[in-house]
Amino acid sequence: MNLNSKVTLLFAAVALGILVMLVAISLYAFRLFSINSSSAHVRTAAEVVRVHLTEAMIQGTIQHREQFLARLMEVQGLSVARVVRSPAVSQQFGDGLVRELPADEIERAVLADGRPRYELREVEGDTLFRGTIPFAATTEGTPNCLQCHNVPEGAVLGAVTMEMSITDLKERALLTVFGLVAVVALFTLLAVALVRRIMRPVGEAARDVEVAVQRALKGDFKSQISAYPDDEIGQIANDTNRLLSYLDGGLERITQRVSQLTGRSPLQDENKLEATIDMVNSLADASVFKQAIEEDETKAEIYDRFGQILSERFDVRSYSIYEASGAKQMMPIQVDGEAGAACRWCDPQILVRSEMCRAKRSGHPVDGLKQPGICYAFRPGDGQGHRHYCMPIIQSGSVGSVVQLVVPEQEAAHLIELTAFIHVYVREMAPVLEAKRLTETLRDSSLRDAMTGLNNRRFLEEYADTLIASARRRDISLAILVLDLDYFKVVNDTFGHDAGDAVLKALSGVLRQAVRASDMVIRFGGEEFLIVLQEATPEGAERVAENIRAAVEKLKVQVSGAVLQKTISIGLSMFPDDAETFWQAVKFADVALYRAKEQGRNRVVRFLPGMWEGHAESY
Ligand SMILES: Nc1nc2c(ncn2[C@@H]2O[C@H](COP(=O)(O)OP(=O)(O)OP(=O)(O)O)[C@@H](O)[C@H]2O)c(=O)[nH]1
Repeated sequence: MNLNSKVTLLFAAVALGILVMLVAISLYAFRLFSINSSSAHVRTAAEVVRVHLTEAMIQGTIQHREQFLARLMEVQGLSVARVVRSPAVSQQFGDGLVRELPADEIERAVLADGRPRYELREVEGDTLFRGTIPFAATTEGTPNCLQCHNVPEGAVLGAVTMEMSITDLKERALLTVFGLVAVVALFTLLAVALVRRIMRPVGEAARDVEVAVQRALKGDFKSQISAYPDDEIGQIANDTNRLLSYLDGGLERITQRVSQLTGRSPLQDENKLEATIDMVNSLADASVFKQAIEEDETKAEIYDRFGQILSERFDVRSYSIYEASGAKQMMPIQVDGEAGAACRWCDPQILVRSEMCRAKRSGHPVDGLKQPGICYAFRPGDGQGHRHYCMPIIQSGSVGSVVQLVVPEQEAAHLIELTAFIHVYVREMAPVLEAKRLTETLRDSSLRDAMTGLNNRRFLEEYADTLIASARRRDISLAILVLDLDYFKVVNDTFGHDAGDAVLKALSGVLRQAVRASDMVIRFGGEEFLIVLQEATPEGAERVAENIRAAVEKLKVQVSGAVLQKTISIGLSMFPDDAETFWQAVKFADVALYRAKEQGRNRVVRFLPGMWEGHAESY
């Protein structure tokens, strides 16, 4: 029930109450008035009768009273008019006339106790008032009652009974009451109409406020309260309008800024406030994510953390992260939460021909959610009915990595809503990945020889502890080869430094090819190289060294105006078979190399304990 109806109802209830009370009080008052007025009439008439009878006694015409009493009955408006004689009078003057005898109980009672009696009754629709008034003996007046009557003062001499119709009086009273009620009811109706008129704008303003609040709860602050009076309610409506405009403007500005940052705008039928809160939350979460990854040590940790966000926050379980490596290659970093797993959702050809990856090639997101089949390299495989969304991560102006999200077809619509938020994370992640990549490149370059691309001595120094711990744990031997080109100085001196460099580069290629991927080839210094063979036996290591020697002997290096052929000398030692420490084994290999040079070069010499004796003091 609205405010106006409530106020109307209240007014109507109060007015009805007042009317009922008014009717009750009026009817009661009229009744009292009628009775009192009729009683007074009866008393006056009784007094007139008494005076007349007394006068008749004085004049000596009392014996003719019968005619008077008969006439009394003819008085208009009276239905009963009678005079009765008390027993005391009957005793002194005889019973008198028949009509002077008491006619009923009331008259007898009045004669007995001298108190008047009044009675109101309904007879056949007629309202009758009856009064029986006693005549008491008194000493007042001349002559007085006691001069003729032998009774004490105050004794009852007789009584007059009169009965009259007051129906007419009653009808007038009722008419007056109804008139009164009608006037009050009319005023009440006018008052209610006036109150309704005053309350209508209040009700409408309240309804407008309610509509505005309901819309505000749905994130829409555009409502305005249109109907308001020029009073306190008007002030409230005015203030509410100002507040709504302020909130709408504020929300609009926040939404615009946040949309710029997230790349997402609230949809037409979406709760703008909720959508903006969502966007702000995702920006805050992404910022927390950025702080966390900035403190991560490696790119792998960053990808791990991003994978966690994808699966835990966005419920995307199938995803791949590829990293561009080299000009045309891509490497799967994470596939469905598994680090370094094989390519699962794409044609594996993209790993060697990165241009096949549409996101890598174009540098733009590839939306297979809205356009299934947009990328030929996407291979849903057994999971037919899957859709994908690929995001390139731009680093230093080119695509450094690609994130691929894969969902079942029926979840595509949900993922479409999330992509903007995932982009926020990707955007936060890109510069951090870039910084980590630069750091890793820098670190890598300090551990690598720029000319040959081989790891350098510093790398071996950093990596040696891990290498030794791994060998001890796996209980395997390491073979250490120290290699040095024979008469290399001549190349420099004869053909120049560039020719020498060309020979060193060619040699490093031979060395790399001669060993397994798990082995280590290091440019140890100048024209000296060091190879660590994992899980090697002395015989096997000697065989590898011999192969290298032979390969170098056959190696022809074209330099300006000449083809160079060089030989190499190799010293070999075993760890831990020959030495207690790794670095001691390196020294022993160097001692063996020295022996190879001594013995005429172009040979492999295995370290023997006796060789150290002559060299101990020089180290
Ligand atoms: N071109 C070039 N030469 C280098 C490089 N590093 C060291 N060398 C040269 O390698 C030569 C090493 O010569 P030596 O160690 O004296 O001996 P060798 O001529 O190789 O003779 P043996 O080792 O005794 O067989 C020096 O002339 C160095 O300048 C390099 O990076 N490039």
